[in-house]
Parts: sequence; structure tokens; C-alpha cells
Amino acid sequence: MEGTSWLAVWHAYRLPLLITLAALFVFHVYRRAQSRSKTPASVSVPSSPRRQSLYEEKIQSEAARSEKPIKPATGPKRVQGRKPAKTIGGRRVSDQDNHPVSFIQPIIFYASLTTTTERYAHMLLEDLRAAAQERADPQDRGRGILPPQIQDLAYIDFDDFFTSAPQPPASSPGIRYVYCILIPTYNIDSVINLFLTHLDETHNDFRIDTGSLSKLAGYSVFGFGDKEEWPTEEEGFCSQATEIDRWMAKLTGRKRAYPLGMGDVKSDAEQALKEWSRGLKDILCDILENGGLGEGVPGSGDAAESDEEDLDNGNEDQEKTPTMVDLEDIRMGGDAQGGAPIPVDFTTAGKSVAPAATAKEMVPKTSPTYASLTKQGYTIVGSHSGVKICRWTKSALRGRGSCYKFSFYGIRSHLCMEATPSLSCSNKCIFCWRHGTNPVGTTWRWQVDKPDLIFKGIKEGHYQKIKMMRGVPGVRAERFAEAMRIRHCALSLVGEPIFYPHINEFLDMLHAERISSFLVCNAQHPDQLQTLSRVTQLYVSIDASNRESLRKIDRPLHRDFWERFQRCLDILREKRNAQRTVFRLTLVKGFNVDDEVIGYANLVEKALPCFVEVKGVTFCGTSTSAGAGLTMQNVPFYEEVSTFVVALNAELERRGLHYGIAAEHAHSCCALIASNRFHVDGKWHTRINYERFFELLEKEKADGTSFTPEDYMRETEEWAYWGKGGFDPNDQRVYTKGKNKNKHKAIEAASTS
Ligand SMILES: Cc1cc2nc3c(=O)[nH]c(=O)nc-3n(C[C@H](O)[C@H](O)[C@H](O)COP(=O)(O)O)c2cc1C
Ligand code: SF4
Repeated sequence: MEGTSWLAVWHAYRLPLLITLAALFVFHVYRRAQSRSKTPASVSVPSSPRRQSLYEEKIQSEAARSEKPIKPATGPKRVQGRKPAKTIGGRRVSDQDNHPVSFIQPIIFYASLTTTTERYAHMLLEDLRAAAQERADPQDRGRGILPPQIQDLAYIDFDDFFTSAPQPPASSPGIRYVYCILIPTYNIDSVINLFLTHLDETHNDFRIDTGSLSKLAGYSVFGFGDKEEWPTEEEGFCSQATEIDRWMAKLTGRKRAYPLGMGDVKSDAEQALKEWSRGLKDILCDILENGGLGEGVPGSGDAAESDEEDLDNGNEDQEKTPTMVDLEDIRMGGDAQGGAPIPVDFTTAGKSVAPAATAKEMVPKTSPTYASLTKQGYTIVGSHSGVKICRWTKSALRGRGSCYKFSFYGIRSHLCMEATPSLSCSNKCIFCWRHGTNPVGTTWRWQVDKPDLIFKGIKEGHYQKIKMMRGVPGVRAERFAEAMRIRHCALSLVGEPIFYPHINEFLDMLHAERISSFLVCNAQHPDQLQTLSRVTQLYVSIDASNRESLRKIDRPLHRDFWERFQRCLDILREKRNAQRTVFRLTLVKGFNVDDEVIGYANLVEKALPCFVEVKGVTFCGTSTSAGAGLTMQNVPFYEEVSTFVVALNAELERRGLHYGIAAEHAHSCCALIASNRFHVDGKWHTRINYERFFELLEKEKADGTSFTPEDYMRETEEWAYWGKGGFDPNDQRVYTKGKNKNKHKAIEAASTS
């Protein structure tokens, strides 16, 4: 009976019982599987920004402010830092890079003993916060700048941030970190010394690869100091910020996202910080857009570069692999097929250039000329124009001095753009360091690009090159910011600018943007020179004093080169009261120096230029120069240039011409003889008042009021006077290793335009 009742119960309830047991089993299996998949990492990282609103992240970040945001692995100091990653197609490649950049996480680090820096750090925090908000595009939740985090160096464990870079959470591998370091300087012991020691040890620890912070997207340092007590950097102004910047460059594999900024707490600190912050924000957006710091000149952040922090760019602008490409010789335009474009000698005034429909590009993208010029750093604009930043622009950005045009005329090199609207020239000068790649010709027989396209293109090219300088060691934040507004244009790059048929319209565009124009021509195009409209300063290259010498040096293509040359001098004489006219003499020992003083004086007497610049030839070591028998022996020492200048000046004086030696820039082996028109009240006035020039020009355009060169002259600085050397005392003179400070040749002056 009992057995029957159990059996009855089983039959009655077996189904629900079996279902319950099965459910319990399934639940158990599920729990086990889940607990296995849960790693500590996945719970500790912040959740993916893709799943969060930026506002939620902001809140989260606020909460995390006093905490360590993303702590790298703890344990003994064993850092699997990597060798800086290789680049492919200009882009760095690393594991992290397999994930496209989606968010930039700025982290502000600061140290502060008396709260000044702390206050500024919070100012920056607000500024970056606003930028994060601005970038929070509701349409694009998957990308942006995250609200900044802030860390006091006195309260963090350096190992957490400065031994290896924070890892993006697994759920958001597209996050990239940018360190913004604000630091005062103390010449007494402080936390800053500990920090510096940490960076030093990290860099020199054999267990840690160099570049252990190379996973950062970038860094930038801003220093605070007191200029009243420490007036210059040599005397210690912001010295600890400079040191930190250097260590960070080494540890990150040169990922300086923005130049080192500095502020004097007694004067410009706030203003300077604001400017720096503005630049930094632009770069954060750039990183977001381009997926990294992008291509750069050495030092701008390419981790694959050498560890050499000091950049010697002395020879950068010289030809590296000269390739002889002479368009005159290869007969561009395909006359072999019988379809030759019609040669138009635009130098005949009044005849407009009507390029034939068949006209070809002067420098096609597929040509060896294009390849060679771009390899040398030129940006080719359209089909016949180019732009390049010269070594002096780079030097001035680093506070290491401007070219001689600063000493003589007040051009600050970091505000100067070197360009040409015509890569073609009608000479093959033996010392032209650009020669070997530039096309030559006596006539314009190529397509003609519109001036507005050229103007836009060269500005873009210039700014792009300036931007590439932002990571170069020593680039000063304030100069970098200033350089983003071009003030001068040296039309003296490769080629002959007045070869371009629309040169006057092009000049108008420069002047409309208040960019001064320094135009150098080769005295071979008198008709074009005659019709050339006003420039800020008009140069004619005077490479020799007599026909035979000119033929040997300039190797002109025009048969009537000497007559053209003479006509140009006549035109210069006519223009001397309307324009600042300059003779540029390039001395080549053994070619155009000996016994030519009298000949040059004859030329000066003929044209009566406002100024005579005398410069030792630059040694460029190209095959062209070698073929012409030019060696270092032909490069004069500065003493020889000086002797020549004194002799020429004496000869001018003997003839009763009113000139004097006004200025020098010994560094470039260059001196300036000026007409006494620019000697007022016992002082030289070789500099230019640029603002005044544009005012006068605008008035002339409006009501026809003409003006003279004297109307916009400005006093020469005393340090630029003859005998004073000509080096701006505010800049830092840097001697290249092994160079004799006193007895130097013009090899240093390569690329001075
Ligand atoms: C003892 C002492 C030493 C200093 N040494 C330097 C120095 O060597 N170079 C410098 O540029 N400024 C120096 N300063 C100026 C500080 O860097 C400056 O006042 C800074 O704003 C202090 O920042 P904080 O208030 O955030 O600590 C020094 C200041 C003090 C009090
Ligand atoms: S060398 Fe020429 S291009 Fe360079 S800064 Fe001087 S003037 Fe400008």
C-alpha cells in the first residue's frame, strides 16, 4: 500500500520535478560560465565611451579626478617598453594603432609650491573642458575630446604615469592620451627635482626600453618662471620646464605635440598660457582627425626617429642627390611629335601670354623634376610654382637667430615665406644650390596657373611646413604661434619670379594681405622688370662685373645676356626713387672677386641702387658647381668678403658717390653698403617700416599719391652695424661642431635667399 502511494505521488509530480531539476542545472552551468569570463581587468576599466554619453563620461571623469584614471600593471619595475614603432606611409604603426583613434584624453599634470601653477592648471582645465564640450558632436558620439583629467605631481605615484603610458581600456581601445605638463621652476629642492630624477632614471634604466612613453599620442610642456630674477633662459628662466620637455621628448620618442611654452609670472604668464592652450587644442583636434601627430620634420614626433635630441639642420636645404634635369635640354612639350607649344617670349613688354591649347605643365607630377624637388622639401603648387621653408625660418622658430634680412631690413625669419611662382629660370648659375633640378628656358611655353590658385597653394604649403615644425626641439611656442601669420614673402626660391606672366596680380594678392614682397630677379628680363609693379624691395642679382665673367658664372641662355643685363641696370636707376632697389653681389673667389672692384663700382655708378648687399658664395657641392670647377676653395672667408666691401666702398667714395658700409651679418658672410639717402641724423635707416609701407601703398592705390623708399625706412639696430657682427642679442647663437667662430665661410649660410 505504502509502495503504491509513493508510486502514485511520483506519477502525479514527476513532470514539474524534472522541469525544476533541469532549470537548476542550466542555471548552475550559466553561473560557472559567467564567472570564468569575468577578468579583473574588465571590471576595472571605464566602460566604452561608445555606450556612454559624453556628459556621463564627464561626470565619471570628475569622479575619477582624484583617483588614478587607468593604472598600468603594478609589480616590480619591468616595463615592456617597445622600440619606437616603424612607420608605413608616414603613419606610425603599432598594436595600439590597429584601433583608429576615437577619443583624446588630455591629462594635465602640474607641480606647485605656492599655488600659482595650480591656479593656471585649473584655468587650463576649464579651457580644455570647453574644448571637449565643443567637440562633443551629438551626431558623432564615437569620437571626440574627453573632459580633461588633472593630477598634482606631488600626490601621484610617478610609476603610474611616467614609467609607461596608460593603456586604453579594452572596451575603448581608440582612446589616446595627451599629457599637458605645467611646471614652475625652483632652484631649490622640490618635487620637481624628484620628478626630473624619475624621468632620468626611467630613460636610463636598462630594463626599460627607450621610448617607454611612446604610446602617448603626444605631450606638451608649459613652464612658469620669474623673469625679474631669472631674466634669460641661460640664467635659469623656466629651466626645469625645459629639462622636462627634453626628457619627455626622449621618453615618448619625440611626441612633442606642441612647442614648449613659457610664461613670466610677473608679466605675460596668463596671456602666454592662453596662446599655448589655443595651439594645443588645435593639435588635439588634428590628432583626432589625422589619427596621430602625422608626418613631421625630424623631431616632430615620429617615434621612428633617432634619439638625437639636438637637431642640426645646417645642410638640410642643400641638394642631397642632385639630378640633372634640364627642361631646355629634354625639350619639354613634345616637339618630337610635332605638336610643340608655341614659345612665347613674355619678356617682350605688352605682349600677353597666350598659352597654346597644347601647352604642357612645366613640372608635371610624374616628372623627375617633381620627384627631385619634393624630395628636397619643396611643395610644388600647381604646375610651375613652389614653396619651401628655409633653414632660417626653422632657426628663428627655435630662437636661434634670423637671416641677414633681419639685421639689415627687420624681417623676422619665422614670419617669412620663401616661394616662387616660376620654377623655371633663364640662367644656369654655377653656384645656384637649387640648380640641377629646376627647369630652364628663355621663353614661357607652359601652362599658366591662375595667381589666386598659386597664392592659396603656397600659403597652404607654407603653413603645413610650419606645422610640421611644432615638435622640433627648441621651437618656441610664441614664435610658432606668430609664424601662423605670414608677414613677408621672399620671391627668390628656385627659378625666376618675373618669368611668371601674372606676377603683378600675384604681388597685389600678397600686398592685400599685408605680406611684404622681396623680389629677386636675375637681370635678364628688362621688359618684364620695366612693367613690374611696386614691391617692398626689388633685387637684381649682380653676379659679375663684366661680360666674360658673367657668362662664366651665370651661364645665361640668352645670347644677348650682357645687353639685357645693362638694360636692367638702366631700369633700376629709373626706379630708384620709387622703389628700394638692391644689388646683390655674390662673391666667388677666383671667378668674380679679384680685380673686379672697379667693374662693380662702374655698375653701381650706372644704376645707383639704394643698397648693395655683398655676400660670400654658399658652397653647395652640387654636380653643377663641381662641373664648373667650383670647390670649397672658391668660398671666401668672411675677412675676404670684408676686405672686398671696404675696397668697393672706398672706390665709391673716391668717385664722389654717397655710400657707406651700414651693416653686417657675419654669420652669413654678408655685409651691406647703403646709399647715404638712408643715413639720417648720424644713424643708418636700412630697416623697413612695414606698416608704413602698406599704408602708403594703400593710399597710392586709392588716390595715386606716390611715395619714395625714404618714406618707409626705419632705424637700423646698433648690433647690426658694421663691426658689431649683426647677431640679434635676443637670440641664441649656436655654433655647429668644429666650426671656427671667427674664421668661417659661407657654407653656414646655405639657403639664405
Ligand atoms: C625659492 C625660489 C626659487 C625660484 N627659482 C626660479 C628659477 O630658477 N627660475 C625661474 O624661472 N623661476 C624661479 N622661481 C620663480 C617661480 O618659478 C615662480 O614664482 C612660480 O610662479 C612659482 O610657481 P608656484 O607658485 O606654482 O610654486 C623661483 C621662486 C622661488 C620662490
Ligand atoms: S633666408 Fe630668405 S626665405 Fe629665409 S627667412 Fe631670410 S628672407 Fe626669408
